[in-house]
Amino acid sequence: MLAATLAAGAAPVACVLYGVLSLAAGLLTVAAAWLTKSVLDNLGSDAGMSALLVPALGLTLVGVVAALLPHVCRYLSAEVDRRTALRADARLFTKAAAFPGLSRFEDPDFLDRLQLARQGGGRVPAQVMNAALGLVRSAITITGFLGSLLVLNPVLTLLVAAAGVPTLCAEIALARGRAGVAWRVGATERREWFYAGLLADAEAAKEVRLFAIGGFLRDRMLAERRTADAARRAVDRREVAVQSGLGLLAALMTGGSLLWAVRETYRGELSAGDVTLLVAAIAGTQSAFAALAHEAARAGESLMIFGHYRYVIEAPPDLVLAPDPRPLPALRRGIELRDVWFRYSDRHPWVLRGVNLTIPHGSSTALVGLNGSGKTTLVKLLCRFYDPTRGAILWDGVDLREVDPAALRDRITAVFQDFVQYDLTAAENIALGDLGALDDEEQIVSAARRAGAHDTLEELPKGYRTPLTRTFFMEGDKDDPESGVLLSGGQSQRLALARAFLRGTRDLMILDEPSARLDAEAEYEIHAAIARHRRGRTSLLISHRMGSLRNADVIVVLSGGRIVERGDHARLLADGGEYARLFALQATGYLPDAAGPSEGAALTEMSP
Ligand SMILES: Nc1ncnc2c1ncn2[C@@H]1O[C@H](COP(=O)(O)OP(=O)(O)OP(=O)(O)O)[C@@H](O)[C@H]1O
Repeated sequence: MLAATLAAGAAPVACVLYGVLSLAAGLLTVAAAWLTKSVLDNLGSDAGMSALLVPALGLTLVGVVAALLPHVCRYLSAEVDRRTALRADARLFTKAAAFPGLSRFEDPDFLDRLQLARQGGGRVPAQVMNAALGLVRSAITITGFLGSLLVLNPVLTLLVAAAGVPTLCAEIALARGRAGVAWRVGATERREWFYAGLLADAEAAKEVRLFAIGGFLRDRMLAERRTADAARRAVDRREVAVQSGLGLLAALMTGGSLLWAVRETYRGELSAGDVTLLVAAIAGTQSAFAALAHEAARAGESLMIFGHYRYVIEAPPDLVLAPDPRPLPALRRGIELRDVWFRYSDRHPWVLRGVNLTIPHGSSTALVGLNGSGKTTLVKLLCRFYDPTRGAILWDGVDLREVDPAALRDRITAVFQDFVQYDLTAAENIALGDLGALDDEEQIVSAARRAGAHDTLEELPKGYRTPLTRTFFMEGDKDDPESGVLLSGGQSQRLALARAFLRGTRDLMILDEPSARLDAEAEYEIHAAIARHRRGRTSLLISHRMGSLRNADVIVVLSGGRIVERGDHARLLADGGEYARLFALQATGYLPDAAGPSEGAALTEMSP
């Protein structure tokens, strides 16, 4: 139903025209058979020229229509397909972008279905419609021919109809096998694409070469392909056997009927026209049965893929959204995490264990802790990519569960640890922080200046309009695909920072490792810029570079999902706890006569 609605909504006129014409095509072969019989019967009779001319003209007309119809139908079908695919893809990608949280994108079953929906979803509504029309068309042809046969010989009609049943059943069983194999090899194929993708990926190219894993990845790719091929081969063999059997049956059927017809003609019971009609009816019915089965199978296969499309389109939001969300005014007092517990699912361990933390309005809070202690997870909860498993996060006393996630995010700016650099121009990379500034060069340049990226960007071949990619080029650069550049890790990080600065007046600024890839000088400059930017603003800074945190109003130490210390730099140093230990450890590395870290110390750094 959804498929039909999509197709009819996307291309109503083309759909109706295509429907009418392709059903008419079902009658053409029957009409041609009858007209041929009529011409032949009148050839030897003395009914006069007009009795011969009318069916002959009819036959010519049918021939003309039959010659044109496939081309018109093909165009209409392609048009329905294009328009429906556009609408279906628009719905699919609108839906994919509209999931408020992240958990759908971490659910393998959902990702599998999304992948299938992406591959075939857009084309599927038109395929379902095509298959349905094909079914009706074949049914019309079968009815027409069986009706014609009935006039000649009821027993033969029964025989032909009965002979169609095994064809139908066998073809449906074969199609089921094909659809089953398509589903079974789906995961195998995706693994094959994954390995193939790695072998052709610019980012992976360095490691693939250095670690010499090209052969290893290729072998895995080919092994997946062989598995899929073996499954398909088995189905193909079964098809050859069954189809050959069906072909034999059809040939025997046609031969037997022909012998009967010859005998009847000899006895004067049938005319030459009757024999032509009989042969056409038998052949037509058999091929219409095969087409019917094929279309039924195609419809089944398309519907199966459409099932995944539908699953994605109809999937409920991955967060429980308030039916009547509360407005979220500008932050005035602060954000409070009240006894927040969180784990990624029931099967995962607790990441946050009863965190109580207030981020006061207008102050800077720093979060420090070993790898895996839960810092980024806490940031994700603040952006409401997930809801706390227990406890609550309050924005000026309002539970984040009661507000619209989009309204919340509109009040936040962030540089994520795993920020993205887009295959777009430098200016667009910055403007994505606030699409309203897409054409506002002044704002873009100002954000870049604050992030210390301006000089680099200005010197690029096309300045801010330079594509930041070597694998993809923009419409405007298609004649000069060499103009793209790749930025260094640190330069990309400055760009991400510029993007965050562009949304600068937001209520909360989150900086998760904003200087991890910067050199010492850049780090110093950037932290000075961040400090200027954060002054008087509410911010949360995460960094493993302890020196960059010391000016924060409050420093919070997270360990094993719990807050174990909090205070300003001086107080935490004086306390001599975890913060003081980490600070001293890092400071030692900068002393002129310090020994390098022991292996044990390096390992401590990696585990919570
Ligand atoms: N999407 C996820 N699904 C399941 N577990 C996750 C997910 N993301 C993070 N984790 C787990 O949660 C724990 C905390 O991860 P998190 O990224 O919050 O740590 P972190 O303190 O930011 O670490 P780092 O300093 O390395 O960035 C880790 O054990 C990690 O394996």
